[in-house]
Amino acid sequence: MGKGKTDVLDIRNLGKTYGKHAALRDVTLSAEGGEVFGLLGPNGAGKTTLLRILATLLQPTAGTAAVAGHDVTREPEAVRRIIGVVNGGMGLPARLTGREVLRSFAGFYGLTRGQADRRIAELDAALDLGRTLDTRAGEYSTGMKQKVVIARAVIHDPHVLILDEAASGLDIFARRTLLDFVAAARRPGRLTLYSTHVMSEAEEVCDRVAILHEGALVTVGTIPDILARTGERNLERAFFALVRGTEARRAV
Ligand SMILES: Nc1ncnc2c1ncn2[C@@H]1O[C@H](COP(=O)(O)OP(=O)(O)OP(=O)(O)O)[C@@H](O)[C@H]1O
Repeated sequence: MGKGKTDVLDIRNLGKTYGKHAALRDVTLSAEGGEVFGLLGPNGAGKTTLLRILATLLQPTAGTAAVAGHDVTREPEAVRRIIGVVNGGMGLPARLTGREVLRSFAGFYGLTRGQADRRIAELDAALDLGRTLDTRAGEYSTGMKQKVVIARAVIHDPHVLILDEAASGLDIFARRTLLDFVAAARRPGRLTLYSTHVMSEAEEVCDRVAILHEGALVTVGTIPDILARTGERNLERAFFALVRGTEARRAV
């Protein structure tokens, strides 16, 4: 990071324990804008715990995390204004249309009606919202719900978009829309955090990835770096090589 520049994401020695169980151990990483940053790991690796801390939904038990210079514990309101979160919850008010949902969220973030409608038009083009806009959410398919949930998360053009296993449960069309949207959303000053346990998704969309295993950071790097370091031909094989390495070191 250059002098005078604030990382969009700055995580230092972050830890979270539930009772005696350490869900996150001493995680340090940073990211500047302009990238899609993947969080990879099997179920239970700590991805959701990390993302919930960044979303100010959970307090860390050690270390610090800051989003665009705002500490998640000390300035949660400031953080909430500049993040967008998609975390598997697809609850939408059944009686409202997509347009009504998006207008109400836009209002919540202080956009005027004109600004909201311009943003909805942009998101319609990016996410192919189409019919969802004038259909009540109670009549949506899963794919339609997911589009509106994503549009709602980015209505205020957040600095950091947090996608926690956002593709899980989607059919191939909805998944394709999501991955294309994530790739197209890459812009200076904007960061997308993309958590998944599906390595092929990360290979397609992420510029850098962090691999988590049992709450600890195993490695961070671009995918070509990680493949070169492990000598493996794909990320899934590299993941197993790295995780086996940490387990072998723990055994000695
Ligand atoms: N509220 C809680 N109380 C106790 N343990 C928890 C709680 N939430 C998570 N854990 C534990 O912390 C660890 C990390 O969970 P986390 O949900 O962050 O993992 P994950 O990588 O997101 O996996 P998944 O894809 O299954 O959500 C797991 O061992 C989990 O059982």
